[in-house]
Amino acid sequence: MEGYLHLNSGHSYKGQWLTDQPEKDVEGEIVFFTGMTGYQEVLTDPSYKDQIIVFTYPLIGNYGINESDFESKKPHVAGVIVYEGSRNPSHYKSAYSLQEYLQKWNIPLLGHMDTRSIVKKIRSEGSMPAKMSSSETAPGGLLLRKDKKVCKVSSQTMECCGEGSIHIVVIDFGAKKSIVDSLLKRACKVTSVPYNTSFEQIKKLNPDGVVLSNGPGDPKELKSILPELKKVLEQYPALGICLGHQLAALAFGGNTKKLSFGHRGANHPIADMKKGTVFMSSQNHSYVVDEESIKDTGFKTRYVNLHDQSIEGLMHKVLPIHTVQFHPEAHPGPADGDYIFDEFMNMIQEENRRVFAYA
Ligand SMILES: NC(=O)CC[C@H](N)C(=O)O
Repeated sequence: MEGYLHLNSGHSYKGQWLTDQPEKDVEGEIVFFTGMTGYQEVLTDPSYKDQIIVFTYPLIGNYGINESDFESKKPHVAGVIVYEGSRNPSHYKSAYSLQEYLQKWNIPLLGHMDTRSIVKKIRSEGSMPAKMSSSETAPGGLLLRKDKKVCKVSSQTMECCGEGSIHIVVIDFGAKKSIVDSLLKRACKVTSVPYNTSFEQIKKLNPDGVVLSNGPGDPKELKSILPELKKVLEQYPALGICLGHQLAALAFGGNTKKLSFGHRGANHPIADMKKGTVFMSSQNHSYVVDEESIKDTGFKTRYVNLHDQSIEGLMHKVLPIHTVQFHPEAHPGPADGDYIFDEFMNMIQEENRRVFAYA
């Protein structure tokens, strides 16, 4: 069955449904991922909530879907565009084919698409609303839904795991499982709390440190929680990841802006200005912290994207706050940034020693 992708710019692309022809058209912001592997992690990363994802690597699904690489309990993308979607996965861990998995969750998969041409269009015209449809007729004037996406993916209740001696509260804006795993690996006990948990509620948990997680949407949709978040950041050693980094900057009076088509893929070079090193990072974001706006926030830029010189992470000049725009937890992509979690652990230990010395 033929299926179509219509971009808001007026361009349409023809392909074939690899899942059942959807009963309803699917709309969402069109974004892409350039990595050769990692489609399972991308599909289940809550940061992609309601987006239509184009995979540029020409063969997707070849190692299937397994039980261990999920980043959350279900896929969050609105629809998936590939060139070739493998029907015969081959991997000892594979439990389902890509088609079976997406079909189960009613997420349409369009194959035989000219994915490179679509991504070139997104790169020249910016990420934009798009529609997946069985109708050849291009719709006019698609709009992006202006809803708070974090509410749809943040957990509703507190969840605890691990029995380590360092207690970390993860504020869940749509957290990837790998962030929690990176903490558990470092002997932490982790309590995940809903995104709108108050400072007083977090204080009752008596954490050693707080992680602000990744998550979907425009960080400014979360304006109402910034005052509470600031109180948390002023009180506890903190690590902000992606959306968490953007929210930390906003909480201290900084500003964010939207990039034309975002940073997407597993090969973005980052300079760590403190260590004087360069490493590869995994990225998936549309917004960045505006360089000009951080002057009076108390933050200093520590990480810079070597493609466009945008801010990739901050350190607070006085408080123990460390934030990164990229994904140190990897999954998908390189784990070069793993040391950020070790630095976070050291920051907590230093803070505990300092508090102890003054007690
Ligand atoms: N991965 C993320 O946390 C993404 C952050 C934010 N939603 C953005 O697109 O910029």
